Amino acid sequence: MSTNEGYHFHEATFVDQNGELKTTKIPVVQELAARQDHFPKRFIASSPPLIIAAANTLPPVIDIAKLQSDCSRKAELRRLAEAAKEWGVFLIKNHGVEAVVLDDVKEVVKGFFGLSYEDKKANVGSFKSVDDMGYGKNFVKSEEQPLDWIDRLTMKAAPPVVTTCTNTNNIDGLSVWPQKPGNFRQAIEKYVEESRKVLDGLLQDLAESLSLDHQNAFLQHFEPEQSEIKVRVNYYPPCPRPDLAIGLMPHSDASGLTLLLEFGATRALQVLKGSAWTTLEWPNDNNNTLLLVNIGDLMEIMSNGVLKSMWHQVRTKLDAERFSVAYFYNPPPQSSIGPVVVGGGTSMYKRVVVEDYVSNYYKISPTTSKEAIMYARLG
Ligand SMILES: O=C(O)CCC(=O)C(=O)O
Ligand SMILES: [Fe+2]
Repeated sequence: MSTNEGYHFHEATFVDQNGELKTTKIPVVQELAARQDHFPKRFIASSPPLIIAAANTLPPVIDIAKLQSDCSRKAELRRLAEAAKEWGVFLIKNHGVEAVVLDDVKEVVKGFFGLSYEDKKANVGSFKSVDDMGYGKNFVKSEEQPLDWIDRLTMKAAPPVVTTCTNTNNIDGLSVWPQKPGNFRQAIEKYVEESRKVLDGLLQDLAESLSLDHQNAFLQHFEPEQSEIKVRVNYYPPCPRPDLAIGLMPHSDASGLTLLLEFGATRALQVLKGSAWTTLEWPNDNNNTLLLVNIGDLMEIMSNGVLKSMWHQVRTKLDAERFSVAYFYNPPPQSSIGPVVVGGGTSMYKRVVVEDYVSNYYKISPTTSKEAIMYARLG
């Protein structure tokens, strides 16, 4: 922990362009927001968000109950294929994850960010790894780069880990589960377990909706014991300069699929559609149970580019805070994945080992355009 004029800093370690391990100090955004009197220049985004120009749009909503009913399945599969191809992102409803499970997640996340900085730090493994785990920041690679207006916490939720007394390092994210609130891990793990069934079903539905040869074309890569799930809890405090700062810089997710739960402020997540940023608007939902699914890079590869990972960013708000829980679902790190090519078509992507793809993604991020995927692109 370090302080300067009463502020605390995250220490982010990164490998610089010369291959040297460096550490930089990042202000804790939540504390800056609380003081309201200081907007450091490091938070001026390289392309400030176009607040007025971006249109609000409702993304497609896929009804999981309709996918499960014989009489409506066909039509809903068509809608699913269209949403996944045209948008790379869609909301799901009637997914079966109970509202109480989602409410518990919201409560523990708010509880964690409600702790003092000292309490957060004391209760979470520190952010030393270059693999973006723990309580800290994403994509920090230099002293000079613009910083996101975000505090976040990343944990590995699967495969399940047996922790031993000697296993106390945090390099692989195993010891970064917060001890407070007391039920934090339990609430998130319950959510992960329940929503995993939904994602497995969707992997089958996506394969069928794209008329692939067999329903398990995607799901077969997600071996139940070894597939990896990382959960990133994002907190975007109110920001004095939403015209200058960005909550989360533009990126695609390296994942197979990402499942996102948002709460607090709305209309913050933006996707690049064509050449224009579009702000996603959640339709009215009295129970607040809608979840967002987005296509990640690994799914783009597996689908041979029929599905494209979504390029997205998050805006900040002047007077409202926002939380999101992003759940990244990946095949086992050491497995290799490749494109499913139908009807004598051409492979547009090569086979890649999942952990090689992900480590290259972290090595080159942040990027100003969708560059990481070039690692797997052919031609
Ligand atoms: O907060 C959001 O809506 C998006 C978060 C996100 O894109 C991420 O964590 O990768
Ligand atoms: Fe993302």
